[in-house]
Amino acid sequence: MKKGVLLVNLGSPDSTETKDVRRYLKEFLTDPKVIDVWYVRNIILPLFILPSRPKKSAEAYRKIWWDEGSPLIVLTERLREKLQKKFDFPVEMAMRYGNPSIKSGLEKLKSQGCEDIFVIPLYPQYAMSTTETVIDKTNEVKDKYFTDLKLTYLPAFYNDPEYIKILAQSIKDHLPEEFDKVLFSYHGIPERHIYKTDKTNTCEIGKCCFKEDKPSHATCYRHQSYKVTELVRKELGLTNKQVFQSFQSRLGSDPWIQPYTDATLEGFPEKGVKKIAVVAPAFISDCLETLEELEMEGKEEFLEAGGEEFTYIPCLNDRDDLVEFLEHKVNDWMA
Ligand SMILES: C=CC1=C(C)c2cc3[nH]c(cc4nc(cc5[nH]c(cc1n2)c(C)c5CCC(=O)O)C(CCC(=O)O)=C4C)c(C)c3C=C
Ligand SMILES: [Fe+2]
Ligand SMILES: [Fe+2]
Repeated sequence: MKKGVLLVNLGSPDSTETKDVRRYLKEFLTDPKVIDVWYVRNIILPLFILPSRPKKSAEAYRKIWWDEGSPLIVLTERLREKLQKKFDFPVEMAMRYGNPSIKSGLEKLKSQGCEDIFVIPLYPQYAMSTTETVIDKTNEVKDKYFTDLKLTYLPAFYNDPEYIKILAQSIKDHLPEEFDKVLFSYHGIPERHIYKTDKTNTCEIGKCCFKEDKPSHATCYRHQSYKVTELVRKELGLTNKQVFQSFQSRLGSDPWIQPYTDATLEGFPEKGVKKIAVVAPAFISDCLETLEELEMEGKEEFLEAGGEEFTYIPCLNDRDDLVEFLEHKVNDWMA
């Protein structure tokens, strides 16, 4: 069977026009794996979120948009091009929401004769709203249009020693000489999602996430985030006091996993934390949530609260060592 690889990232609107942002947000937020509460998805979303949020989000997208398009999509394409050079079979990329769609990605692979596909969701930590929905959607598209394809998925790789080394090296490459703390800011999720995906029914947010070797951690995004911070901290030889982790991008009023990044940034200066470096390890590619929410808004919040230096550490994007890591994962799949 001819092989092929499909990289999958989250996705962006087609442009910064409010109508395109609305279409993208509608597709994204009507996914029951993202907004899982029926009345929020079917009542609050159409009545309150979709009429107003797209205009605000479009303004934010305009601040970070590149001539070539959405940074998230451009960076994923650059990663694809580099990974393609490692193999003589096709490597394509797709977005879970928006374009290029997962259907178009599978179509491209099939039209080049591929039957055995390795799907790489570009998320280091597992979440229902990321890894799981990519798997569901890709399976759904296969069952509907491409029943003869064989699909294999790369699971979350948060604790892979090679990935941890690459992330640590990337932080080292950008870390200023003087800093008080490195803030690891992860995209947040509602607490409910963690309980929902815990097949062991033993997860207690806030109590168990730091512990080692609990079966519930296979699906605990909060644990997997803390694990990344801890492993990278050790790799960099930093003390516990030199790192902090928080969760960003909360939507709605339900409790999301804490502490929140905005409150953390505002609170740092009064605690004497004036020089910080910020890294966002839930994202492989820089995007709205890193370039606008952290590098622009987060920086402003921190400086206004009395902070002095804010260094944003870019995502791994298309770093050569990340390309090699993915090359190794593809090789492992083929072995
Ligand atoms: C990296 C992992 C991500 C998780 C987990 C995640 C969960 C999640 N997100 C929302 C709502 C929104 N997210 C938005 C943008 C966005 N989210 C991620 C990644 C994760 N989301 C990325 C990479 C991006 C940026 C996309 C880009 O085009 O650059 C947005 C849209 C922007 C906005 O209006 O703020 C929303 C909305 C929920 C509800 C959720 C978990 C339930
Ligand atoms: Fe998000
Ligand atoms: Fe946990």
